[in-house]
Amino acid sequence: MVIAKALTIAGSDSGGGAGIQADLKTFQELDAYGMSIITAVTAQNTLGVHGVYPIPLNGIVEQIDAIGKDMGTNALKTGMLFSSEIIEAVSERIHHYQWDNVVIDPVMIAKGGAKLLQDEAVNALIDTLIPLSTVVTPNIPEAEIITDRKIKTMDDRKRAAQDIVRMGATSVVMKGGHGSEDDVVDLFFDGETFVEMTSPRIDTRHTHGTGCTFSAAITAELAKGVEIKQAVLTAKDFTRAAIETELGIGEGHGPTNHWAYKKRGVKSF
Ligand SMILES: Nc1ncnc2c1ncn2[C@@H]1O[C@H](COP(=O)(O)OP(=O)(O)O)[C@@H](O)[C@H]1O
Ligand SMILES: Cc1ncc(COP(=O)(O)O)c(N)n1
Repeated sequence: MVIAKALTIAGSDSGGGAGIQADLKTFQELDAYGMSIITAVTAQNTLGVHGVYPIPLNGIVEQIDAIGKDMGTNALKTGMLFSSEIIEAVSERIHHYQWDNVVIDPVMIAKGGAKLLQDEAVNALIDTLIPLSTVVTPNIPEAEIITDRKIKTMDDRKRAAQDIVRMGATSVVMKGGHGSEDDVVDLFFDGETFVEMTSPRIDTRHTHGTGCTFSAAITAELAKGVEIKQAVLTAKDFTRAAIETELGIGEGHGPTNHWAYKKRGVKSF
């Protein structure tokens, strides 16, 4: 049996809905072998982020080397990287191991408002990490910060996606979860063609970790050898299924249901 290996380089969410925990659950559900490099530990639940504790830089590099020198990976994603030092070290190691199928989820601010990336780290993201990427998956506020543009219309989104490809990304998916239109449109751009991936907006406040889950699903599919556009379509389907059925955990913005994609048809637990 050929095992598809998938690696996440991200922050830990003690509540299990986002970050490393969402990534590993997604890898497992999509039949990829999950590995993790923890960049920061957050004390977090459905009510918010209560503390952020970055891992010392040498601890992060040692984790990457542990994978690089022995196990390798077929695809990787980055999530919460917190500082420019961490971004630069992670970029250097990805380059060193010549890893491809690199998914960059430019996590900046948690849904509750806590900062998961320091302001001055955006330049490091643009200069060192985006040029290594197979796909970058910003939500609209993140795309606004990366491109220094206001994004209101679909044309604005397209121009921002073009900017990100010009920064060195092979492709971009600009996620449309933030908004109030009846449909959610995730805009995919591979440097040549735009594809608007549209689905009905689900009326729920339980979207904690949707971006992490989405980028992890792309990573799992790439690890299995699926081409990028199809990987993004499957990831959208996986995330939609996860949002559709509530788990009812916690008092705030609850986690999504990572079992739902495989168990589709079962409407409640
Ligand atoms: N209310 C919703 N209904 C349907 N799909 C959603 C909803 N919110 C987010 N999504 C989907 O979840 C994925 C993550 O999007 P988004 O929430 O914008 O990312 P982030 O968590 O990074 O802010 C996208 O595929 C988006 O279409
Ligand atoms: C450790 C960690 N990483 C990422 C997110 C973003 O989560 P969301 O997908 O809800 O924006 C988070 N809340 N915590």
